[in-house]
Amino acid sequence: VTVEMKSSKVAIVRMNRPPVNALSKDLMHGLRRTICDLEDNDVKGIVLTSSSKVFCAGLDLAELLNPTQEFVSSFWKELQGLWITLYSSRLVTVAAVNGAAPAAGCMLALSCDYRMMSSKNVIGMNETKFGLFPPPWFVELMADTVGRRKAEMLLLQGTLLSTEDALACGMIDQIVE
Ligand SMILES: CCCCC/C=C\C/C=C\C=C\CC(=O)SCCNC(=O)CCNC(=O)[C@H](O)C(C)(C)COP(=O)(O)OP(=O)(O)OC[C@H]1O[C@@H](n2cnc3c(N)ncnc32)[C@H](O)[C@@H]1OP(=O)(O)O
Repeated sequence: VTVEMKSSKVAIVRMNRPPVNALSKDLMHGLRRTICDLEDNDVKGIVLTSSSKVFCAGLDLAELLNPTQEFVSSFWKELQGLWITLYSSRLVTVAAVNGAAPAAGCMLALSCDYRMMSSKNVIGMNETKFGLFPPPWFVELMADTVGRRKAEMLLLQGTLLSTEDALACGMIDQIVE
C-alpha cells in the first residue's frame, strides 16, 4: 500500500500488489493499518485506488487454496477488520475504481462514501458464478447501495456490471475518464 498526500488533509491510498491487487491477508492488514494511521494523523479524507490496471480482483484465491483452519480463521478476521475499518471510518472515503472490481474488490468500493469509476471496466459481486454466495455483510452493502430487489438479482446471477450500467443503477456515483 502506498500513500501520497495531496494536501495536509487528503491522502491517495494506492493498492500496490501486482498484477491484480488480490486481497491477501497481508494486503488487507496493510490497508487497515494505513487507514488507521491516517485517521490518527488528522487527515480528513482518502481516495482509495490502485496503482495498476485492475482496481482489485477480490480475495486472493491462491492464498485460500488448501489453507489450514488457523489461516482461514485469521484471513477471515482480517477481511472483517478491513471492512469494519473502512466502512466505519471517520474519514471521507472515495473509491477511484480505475480497473475491474469483482467480488471483494466491489466490497471495498461499496464500503466507501463515494465511488467514481473509469469507463470500460466492470464491478459487482460475481461469487455465485463460482458456486459461492457472498458473506451477509457484502449482501447488505449491495442492498444499501442499489436497493434490495436489484441487489437480489445481481447477487443471484453474479452479475458484473459495466461502468455505464453501474452508474445507471447507483452502484457508482460518477464516471471519470
Ligand atoms: C477465509 C475463508 C474465505 C472462504 C470464502 C467463503 C465464503 C465467502 C464467499 C465468497 C467471497 C468471495 C469474495 C472474493 O473476492 S472471491 C475472488 C473473486 N474474484 C474474481 O472472480 C476475479 C478473478 N479475476 C479476474 O476476473 C481477472 O483476473 C481480472 C478481471 C481481475 C483481471 O484480468 P486480467 O486479464 O487483467 O488479468 P488475468 O490474466 O486474469 O490475471 C493475472 C494474474 O492474476 C491472477 N489472479 C486473478 N484474480 C485473482 C484472485 N482473485 N486471486 C489470486 N490470483 C488472481 C491470475 O490467476 C493471473 O495469474 P498468473 O496466471 O499470471 O499467474
